[in-house]
Amino acid sequence: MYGAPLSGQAKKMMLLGSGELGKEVIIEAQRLGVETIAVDRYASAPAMQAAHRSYVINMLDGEELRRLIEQEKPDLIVPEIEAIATPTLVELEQEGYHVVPTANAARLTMDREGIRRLAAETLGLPTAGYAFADSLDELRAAVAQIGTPCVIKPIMSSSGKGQSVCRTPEDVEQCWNYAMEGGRAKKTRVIVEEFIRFDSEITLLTVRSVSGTTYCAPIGHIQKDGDYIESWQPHAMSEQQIQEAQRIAGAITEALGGAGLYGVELFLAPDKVYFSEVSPRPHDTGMVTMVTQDLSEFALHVRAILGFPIPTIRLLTPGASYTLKADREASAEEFRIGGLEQALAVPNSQVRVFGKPETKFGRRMAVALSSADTVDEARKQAAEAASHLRIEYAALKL
Ligand SMILES: Nc1ncnc2c1ncn2[C@@H]1O[C@H](COP(=O)(O)OP(=O)(O)OP(=O)(O)O)[C@@H](O)[C@H]1O
Ligand SMILES: NCC(=O)N[C@@H]1O[C@H](COP(=O)([O-])[O-])[C@@H](O)[C@H]1O
Ligand SMILES: [Mg+2]
Repeated sequence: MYGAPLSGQAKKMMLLGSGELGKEVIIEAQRLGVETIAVDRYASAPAMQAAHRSYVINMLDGEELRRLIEQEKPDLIVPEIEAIATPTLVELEQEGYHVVPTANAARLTMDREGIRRLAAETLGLPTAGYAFADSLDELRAAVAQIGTPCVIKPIMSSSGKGQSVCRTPEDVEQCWNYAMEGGRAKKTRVIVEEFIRFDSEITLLTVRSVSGTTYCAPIGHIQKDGDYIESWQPHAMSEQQIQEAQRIAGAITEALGGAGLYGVELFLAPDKVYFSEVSPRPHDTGMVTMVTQDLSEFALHVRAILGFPIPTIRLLTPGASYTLKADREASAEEFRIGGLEQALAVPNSQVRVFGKPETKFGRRMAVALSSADTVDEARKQAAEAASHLRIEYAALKL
């Protein structure tokens, strides 16, 4: 039971990170009458444009984060990105705040080391071989240990930032420099992972709620340079693969605990399913659920974290998503997004324009979503709709 937003009796949700995924979380929370507060490191972030109010702070600064939380006293603190002062969230949880799904889940998934060690060493889940390095010399040793090709990633980064494939020992220095430029926080540590030659990769959206643990239909996706380009649902899998994927997702989400939606990333090799990583929050590849399921991943997250039941999740139709990315940097006055007329003329298609105030090379700005009778058809339509979208730049800044 709770009162109207902006009243003394409101249920208050504070989102830490305000990108395109958070924007949909805010919209779903508002549909249930929740008061919403969006926070990020820059102004006019997508979710801020939909929230009741917003704040720009450095979320990696524990003191600044604590000050804002103590000022607002939200009922729910909802991390939307990894780069947050998670030790402060752990303290605040001990003081009685509700961190979604748990402060420990946010802490462990904040860097690749925490979650990888939990999955591989504590839970014994199948993962790529891995090693860590804090300097170029240590990286050379780690690459020698894991072998080439291998994948090198900053321990704190997302959407493929700073990630590269190291094909020969001669590539190591370049990979190191790339990782140092791409990491989100000022940390130099990297993970080296064995390169897995998978047939396909999926996200298994897993919901923990008062109704128990439920799995959505698997979402297949294609990534380029460590970032997602295209996703579809359902992804065709054998019964055995589904069982194993659910076993892995069940184990990792159980260990992280709490209520909410998790995106469990898995690689499907001919004879093995590998755990890759997990987001304790809606997943970018899961945007497709806005057209495929009766409850999107965002609606599911909000329901679960508010403690409401989720008796069923229905896949209504096959569907696909295809992203639009910027290819250069431009300020808000220097770009416009066009082609919506043509994109929306593609049957059974929708577009989400995130409303990000600036472009950067590789930044995701919008997504096309399509449904159809088959996944193949939906993928074609989403790709076609996205191909009509374009970013027009006023001044060339290459
Ligand atoms: N060990 C690996 N072997 C083969 N491919 C890999 C490996 N690790 C990552 N990749 C590829 O790179 C993609 C991105 O990797 P990962 O999910 O670790 O990065 P990320 O920056 O956390 O991405 P996001 O935040 O978008 O999930 C994977 O989805 C996969 O396509
Ligand atoms: N793979 C994680 C992911 O997709 N996260 C989403 O991207 C935003 C950051 O985008 P930006 O870097 O363009 O600001 C995040 O806030 C989140 O919504
Ligand atoms: Mg990933």
